[in-house]
Amino acid sequence: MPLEQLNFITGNRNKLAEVKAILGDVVPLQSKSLDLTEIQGAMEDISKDKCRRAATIVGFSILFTITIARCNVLNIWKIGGPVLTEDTCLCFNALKELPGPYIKWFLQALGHEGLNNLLIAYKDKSAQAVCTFAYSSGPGHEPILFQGRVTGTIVPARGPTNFGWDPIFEYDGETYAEMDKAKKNTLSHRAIALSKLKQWLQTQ
Ligand SMILES: O=c1nc[nH]c2c1ncn2[C@H]1C[C@H](O)[C@@H](COP(=O)(O)OP(=O)(O)OP(=O)(O)O)O1
Ligand SMILES: [Mg+2]
Repeated sequence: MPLEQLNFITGNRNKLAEVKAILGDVVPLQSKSLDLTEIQGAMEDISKDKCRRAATIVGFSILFTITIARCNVLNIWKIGGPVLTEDTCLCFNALKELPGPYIKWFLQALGHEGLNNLLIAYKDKSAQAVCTFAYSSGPGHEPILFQGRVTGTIVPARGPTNFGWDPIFEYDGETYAEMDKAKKNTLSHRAIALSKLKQWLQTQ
């Protein structure tokens, strides 16, 4: 059965722009900007948990609100539709796949140069960019995962600095940041994961 509406929940507008560009008109996409709590652990467990949280928050819409004494508000909720979330990891092979799911905080604290410095002691500068999408058809429905992985090299920053670690991830001679956007969207970790999601959606 074709999907009527898919709600992509992310606090990152660059991710949203890429997902919209890659999915195009194939999937009717809506989006909500929420900063979902992310647990620690394996990337698959983080992605599933993130999706369950999104399904619970978004899938439920306020049915009615009762104002009780002392102006406390009690909300009663109603079940809603399918949600999509995504978690991105950057795994340095020399560091046994760290920072992995914690890349956001490493990037924020160390910047591009600091991330390069983490690898100074190692010959191996390779890294894997991993994107794990999680789809749930609603609250209580177990999330299904779609993963894409690209191996590249960590290099001193080159190219525009508007999207995360794009300037330090080199693939086939170009950093993601130097690449034409359309090119990144055909070969990236995100593109690979989304092609699996698209294929699966077509079988539903
Ligand atoms: O293609 C990418 N190219 C470069 N950088 C990227 C890419 N994709 C995610 N990133 C960055 C964003 C964040 O610093 C970290 C992942 O953290 P992650 O939790 O998945 O993203 P987020 O918190 O920004 O958005 P969300 O609300 O979907 O969790 O890597
Ligand atoms: Mg996040």
